[in-house]
Amino acid sequence: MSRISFELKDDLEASPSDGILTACLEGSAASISPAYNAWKAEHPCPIQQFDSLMRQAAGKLVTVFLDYDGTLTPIVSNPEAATMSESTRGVVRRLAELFPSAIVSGRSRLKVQSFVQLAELFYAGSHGMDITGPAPGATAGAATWEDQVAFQPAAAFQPVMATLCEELEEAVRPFPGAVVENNTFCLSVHFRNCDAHSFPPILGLVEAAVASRSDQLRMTRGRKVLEIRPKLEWDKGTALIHLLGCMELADAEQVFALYIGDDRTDEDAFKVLAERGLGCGILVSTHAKPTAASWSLHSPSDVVAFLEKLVTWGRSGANAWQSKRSCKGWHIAARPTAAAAMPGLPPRTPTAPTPVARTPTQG
Ligand SMILES: O=P(O)(O)OC[C@H]1O[C@H](O[C@H]2O[C@H](CO)[C@@H](O)[C@H](O)[C@H]2O)[C@H](O)[C@@H](O)[C@@H]1O
Repeated sequence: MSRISFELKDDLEASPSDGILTACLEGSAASISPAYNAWKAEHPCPIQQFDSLMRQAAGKLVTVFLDYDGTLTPIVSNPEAATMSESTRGVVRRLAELFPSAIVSGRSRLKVQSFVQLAELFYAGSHGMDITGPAPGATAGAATWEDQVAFQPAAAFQPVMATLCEELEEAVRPFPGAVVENNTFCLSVHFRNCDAHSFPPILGLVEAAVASRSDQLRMTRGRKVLEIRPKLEWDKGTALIHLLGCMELADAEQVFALYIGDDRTDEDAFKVLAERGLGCGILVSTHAKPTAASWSLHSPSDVVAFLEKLVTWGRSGANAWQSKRSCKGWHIAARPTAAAAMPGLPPRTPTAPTPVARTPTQG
């Protein structure tokens, strides 16, 4: 298969039924095929089989990890326009009142915080390389951005990313539609709005840029985007484990983590949950594809419907341990309990939390 046809096949997300609660609850013309039905049987809808999913959480504390683009917001052609709707913000706010909740995104942390605008959440920006959460002592339900403290395992890579961003902006100028996004500790080179024939040269440029710093950088791929990342054994999976450590919830006997995401980079998180028996992954996809997630939702609007159900379940007191803990609020621990035990991670630098920049929208 040629590179171009691979890219087109890889980008089947733009289903005409996206944004409508369809396939998961009723099935849609776009999705009903024997292959899709067989895949759905193996990756059922957690709205339809909610009780079965939540039985796995019995007696445990539910935690929720949410990818941003393609999960909380539909994919749009302009990355700057992928803002979150008020209704989605509302359900995420209600969710965070009940369960420790985090946003895990390839975006810069400041960007994703400015889209989400909820200071009470944990965040992992730059593919998990910029982790923040409410500081100890922050008041539950009244958190401010000043309360957020951070762990940044790739801080040393910010200068190389800034330099490379300028270089690549210049290099992709001849290709209309190509956009370079600086995500602080990583970069995204978008080709969604480019002519299909521009893809091979853009890929060549990015590969060459990464090859010239191959001791420092690596390239991964997302939805119509090439991502340049530090050569660190750090991804959304390790970030998730670190976040659970920050929440002092690293014990599989105590925690049931749900991770909802739509992209290849989310697979690292799905895998780590399955391997460690810490919870399960929910893939957002309009089509069948290989995944380490056990469940699937069709679209961001299905994600909202699922989160609403989770909130109703949490409010019903279905999990007694849950309600006892949630009144305390959730804070970043001064000494995370999980990450240090993980092989392949860089040394855990901060013994005390570090204050972080405020989000651009907070004045
Ligand atoms: O981890 P995520 O939160 O899913 O971030 C991954 C990338 O998401 C953004 O790009 C994607 O969404 C854009 C807006 O819908 C879309 O235009 C683009 O084609 C998608 O790849 C973000 O702009 C990237 O920086 C992230 O790496």
